[in-house]
Amino acid sequence: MYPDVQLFIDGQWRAGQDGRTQPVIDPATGQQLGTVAHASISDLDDALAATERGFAVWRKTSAYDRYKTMQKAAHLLRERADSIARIMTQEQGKPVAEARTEVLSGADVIEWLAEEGRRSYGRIVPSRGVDVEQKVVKEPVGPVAAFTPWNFPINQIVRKLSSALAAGCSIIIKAPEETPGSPAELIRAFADAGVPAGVIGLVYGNPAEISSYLIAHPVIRKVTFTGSTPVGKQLAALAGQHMKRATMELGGHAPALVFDDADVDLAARVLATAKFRNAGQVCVSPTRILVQRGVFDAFLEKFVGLTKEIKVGNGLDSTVTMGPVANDRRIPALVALVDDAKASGATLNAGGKAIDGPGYFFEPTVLSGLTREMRIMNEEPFGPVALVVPFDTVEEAIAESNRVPFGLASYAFTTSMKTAHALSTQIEAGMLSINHQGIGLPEVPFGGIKDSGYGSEGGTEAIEAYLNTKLVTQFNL
Ligand SMILES: NC(=O)C1=CN([C@@H]2O[C@H](COP(=O)(O)OP(=O)(O)OC[C@H]3O[C@@H](n4cnc5c(N)ncnc54)[C@H](OP(=O)(O)O)[C@@H]3O)[C@@H](O)[C@H]2O)C=CC1
Ligand SMILES: O=C(O)CCCCC(=O)O
Repeated sequence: MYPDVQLFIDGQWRAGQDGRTQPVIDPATGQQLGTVAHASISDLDDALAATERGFAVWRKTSAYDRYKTMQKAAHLLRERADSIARIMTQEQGKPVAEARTEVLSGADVIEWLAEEGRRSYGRIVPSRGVDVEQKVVKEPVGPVAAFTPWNFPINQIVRKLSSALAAGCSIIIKAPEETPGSPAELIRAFADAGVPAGVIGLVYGNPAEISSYLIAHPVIRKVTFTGSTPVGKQLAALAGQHMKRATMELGGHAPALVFDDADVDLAARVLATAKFRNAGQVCVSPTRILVQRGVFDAFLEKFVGLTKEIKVGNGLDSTVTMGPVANDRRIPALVALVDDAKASGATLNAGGKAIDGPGYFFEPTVLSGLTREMRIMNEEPFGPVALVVPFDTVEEAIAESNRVPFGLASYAFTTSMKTAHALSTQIEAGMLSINHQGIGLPEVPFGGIKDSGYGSEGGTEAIEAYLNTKLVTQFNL
């Protein structure tokens, strides 16, 4: 059963005041699952008033008590993982095992950040006079407005929500209308764990209307967004106009470099898993797979073989390893990128087209024979398409990696310490993972540079984004 999803404002689940709803579609069937409520401006005004009251309560709750409540939420999420995973698979399409992993990883994120909240240390700065005390204290930035997308319905929220709560902030989340059910279950776990009314608000509706209203509103002190680079630039500009702090986690076009000295089997296995997870709708998905000429043929054969083993179907079927793409927009977007590459001379090594409906399925696809001018070599495909490109030298691979305006994730496979060192100092990306997929754990930073945004949603950096730094200097009379 899929729930009809409501707004959560001031500790209450409720319909939108003007009664508007939107259908929620199962991408595996194209059929309606249920509905999601839309917030009107008067709902947003209620949420803003509630978040202001919630902030007043939560900032005065001790870091230890915040930690205990968050621990309880993590526990509830784990207990409910199976049922929440089914909701996520129905609305988003990913295989139920992936959905379950996302829910359980969400619990890990909550715990990590809850603990970090207890370590939001200030410091004492040695003074120039013995009677002067200088202390640096960390304070919650205030009510947060968060905007999250449909590809990881829980993961994208839980990083923002847990950082905000651990720091002592309240938060209003504008969650994705296309995948609203699992975010609502995440918020239910926090509500059931005892987070006070107003501390968390959950709204859905018209994204542009909600973001322009919330970001400009004086109650909101911090903006955080995950989504495409064009929308991120608009929201960052709005945040700047109103002098709000902002974290932007935007698109990517990750290079993955496989050198002649690499373990080619390992590289093919790790990259095929990372590429086709969540049908490639992952901002850190390896997209431009750059392979040194000496192992190019061996790598391509292995990678294409693994691609052809993928079983595509409804994610509720436990034998399926790749579900549909999450919405009908992705199909024409992918067809256009693949057709453009083929028309310009690219070779299709696997897949290459949409699978006849019902549902929004696209074949796991591998392209080679690519040139830099092709659209797909420059635009984030956000789908199950891998690009395999040869190179000769380390310098050439680094130059190609850094060519695009994105700078989110990057990957490399090499046994040379010299090459690994060159990459670690010269790759323009927020994250570099060498000889494995090590990106996305709660305890390590997660974020990009260049057009991929700014700020970090993991590690000790995550909570910093929700804290103000205050100096208190006192002359003791
Ligand atoms: N970094 C990431 O994880 C993600 C990147 N993307 C990128 O975006 C591309 C297109 O995605 P698509 O959803 O079709 O299109 P959009 O670029 O319109 O939307 C991307 C996300 O931004 C949200 N959004 C759009 N406009 C606004 C706004 N004015 N204010 C607040 N939020 C807004 C959407 O919200 P809503 O869901 O409510 O419509 C959605 O979650 C993908 O191909 C991919 O490149 C997309 C999703 C996640
Ligand atoms: O924003 C994204 O698309 C990437 C989220 C990564 C989640 C994960 O690695 O589990």
